[in-house]
Amino acid sequence: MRQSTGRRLRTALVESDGTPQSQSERESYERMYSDDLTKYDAAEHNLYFGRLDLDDGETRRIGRIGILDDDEQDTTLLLDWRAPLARPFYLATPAAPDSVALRRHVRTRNRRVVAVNDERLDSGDLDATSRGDVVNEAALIGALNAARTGEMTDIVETIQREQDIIIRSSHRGVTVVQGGPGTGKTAVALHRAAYLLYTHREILGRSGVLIIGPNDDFLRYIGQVLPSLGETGVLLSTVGDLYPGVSADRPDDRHAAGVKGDLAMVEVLRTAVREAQILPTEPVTVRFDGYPLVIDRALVKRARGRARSSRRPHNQARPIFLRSALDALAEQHATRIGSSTIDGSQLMSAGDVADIRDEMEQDPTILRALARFWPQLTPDGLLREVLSDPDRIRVATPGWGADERDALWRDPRAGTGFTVGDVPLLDELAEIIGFDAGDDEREQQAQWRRQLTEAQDALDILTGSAPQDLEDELDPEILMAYDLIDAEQLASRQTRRQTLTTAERAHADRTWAFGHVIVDEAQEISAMGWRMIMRRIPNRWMTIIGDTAQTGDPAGTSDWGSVLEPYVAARWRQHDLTVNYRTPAEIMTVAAGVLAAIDPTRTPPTSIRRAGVAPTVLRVSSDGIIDAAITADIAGHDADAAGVSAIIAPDAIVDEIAAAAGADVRVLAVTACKGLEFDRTVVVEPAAIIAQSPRGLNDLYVALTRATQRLTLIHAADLPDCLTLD
Ligand SMILES: Nc1ncnc2c1ncn2[C@@H]1O[C@H](COP(=O)(O)OP(=O)(O)OP(=O)(O)O)[C@@H](O)[C@H]1O
Repeated sequence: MRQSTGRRLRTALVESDGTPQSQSERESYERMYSDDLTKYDAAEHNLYFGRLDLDDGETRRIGRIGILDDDEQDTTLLLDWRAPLARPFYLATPAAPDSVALRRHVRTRNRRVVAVNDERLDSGDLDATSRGDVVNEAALIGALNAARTGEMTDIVETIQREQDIIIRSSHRGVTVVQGGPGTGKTAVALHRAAYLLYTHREILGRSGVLIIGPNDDFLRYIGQVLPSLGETGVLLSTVGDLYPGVSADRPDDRHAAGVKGDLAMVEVLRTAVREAQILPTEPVTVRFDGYPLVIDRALVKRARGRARSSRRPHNQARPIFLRSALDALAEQHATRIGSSTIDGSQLMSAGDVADIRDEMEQDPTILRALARFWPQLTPDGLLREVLSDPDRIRVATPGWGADERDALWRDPRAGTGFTVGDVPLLDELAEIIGFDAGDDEREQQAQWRRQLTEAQDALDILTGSAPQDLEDELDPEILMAYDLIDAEQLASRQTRRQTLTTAERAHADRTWAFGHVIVDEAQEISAMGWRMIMRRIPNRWMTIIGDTAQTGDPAGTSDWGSVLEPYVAARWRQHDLTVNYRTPAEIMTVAAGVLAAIDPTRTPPTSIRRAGVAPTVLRVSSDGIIDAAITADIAGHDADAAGVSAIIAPDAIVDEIAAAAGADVRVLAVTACKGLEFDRTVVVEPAAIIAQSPRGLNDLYVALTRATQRLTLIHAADLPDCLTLD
């Protein structure tokens, strides 16, 4: 398959007669074959992992991708794991074998089979060691015990029943997946993306799938999973990256995050825009055609009233404002120059007045004078201006306390960048201002010019850096590129390529409507964040994944219904995941005490395995806490060299520990470890983690549930009561 695809790719590359149509055909073939090659490369690892022997003698082989024989009948050699016929591999149990007599799990290294594990499902004998509901148990436990690498891996070989049901859910509305730490929510989210792309390739290939995660570290951690499943076209983004042209990774402090994430901000922003539509305090005089024209309060107020009553977004209502103001000014001028000196009657016709108005419309002085009262706005310009000016904040927040107003204020000396909490505000402002509409063409033009310059630069570098004496050895295709492609052609190729990559186009376009959106760690999304996300998915086909017991952000949620009902009323479904694949039972027992303190009605997820070691607790003096944390981390590493470890510490000392520990040790605040996992963790000063935030208990719960093997607790202050340790 690789060879023939490679051949087709080469043919496609040389076959072009230069017409735009054949160029664009060539582009799409090029992308298709390159994607296929990427997929085959990805599938090389554990290509074939499962086999089902059915009661009637049929055998099915299951792998990462589907493969057909090149015989007449296109016989299926390997079934894609997402194909319906592969499903019993994930669902059949001895109690409900579903016509499966034998399930075989195959492990390979490169192309060599290294292990085979058979499960007989037709014996009617429920194996005493099997939990009845666990599928592929040996392989599963092997995967769970394996040392972590710092990157998440796929779970296609061992997806469990409750996970499979969500991955393949055909529900077209909002699916909520709620589950405790380590229940595989993230894994399920990614496999669902792969499944949906396989099943609805046609629609989702065009409209795209968006996955939203909490921060860049997390996106890097999960970044390899979809490519390893042969899917490369999914857009992964944080909320801070979702507004084109802005890349915010600086979090707000907790108080500011709570204030900025609250729905009350909608009204604040609306008011801020209205406040930009100002009235003159003194009449303004400009000269036109040698005569003075007076722009007074009444004139501006009337024009503003017309524009506002159109109910259009600010920038789109601007022509209405200008038209009304210019009409009034033209009347004013006509009255002054066209009145009869005898009886004061108007000598000018309506047509004459219209001509005057048209002339005024071209007059930069008049336009500039009027623009002050209804300026053309940009979301980032306005947000920056308002948030750095205490007076404008005050005007936009009637009835607010000083504390909340202060939370909005940003010190202009602290730089001009935006915080994560600003991004949904920018998006909201873009709506109120009507920023994108009508600007497309201008933006495309600018984009084209940028590309042309870049392409020319690239070509200069390419030609400039090719050493003459090596030229003979250069690939003929590169030589052809030298000859054929001038800057303009190269630029137009890039434009077409852009029209081909859905993810790239979608990322650059605020008004893009995705086909499916998956939100991970969704409990952290603020009400303002949800408004922004919902704009990206008008069809509301979404998978929302999270755990309301882990919510750390003050603007996050503790209840899915209140988040979703404004958008989809009761039309959403919830699935619960109950088995913890990450945290061993010994650690989960400790975490369960914290969960009970968060909410006594919640049931902790059941750990599927034990680690064989209890968590270690170490009390030290308060000035020894940093050294103790680092020593514990190093000791863990020495005892068990494989895998990755992390120190999780309260905000106040996280930098100090990181500085003392050096670059090799990973030291994280709780907000940064969300969604991640390590073989060993050292959690520092639990009491301080609880005290530093209104959702401190949730934060501690998150910190305690990151380890797959060992947990060490280091403390100087008394341990909180909810930590029950033997
Ligand atoms: N069926 C499975 N087979 C193998 N490994 C699995 C399976 N399900 C989950 N895991 C593993 O368990 C670990 C936890 O999964 P994941 O990170 O998806 O959990 P989560 O529910 O998102 O956790 P958190 O809420 O803490 O972010 C991962 O290493 C994942 O690969």
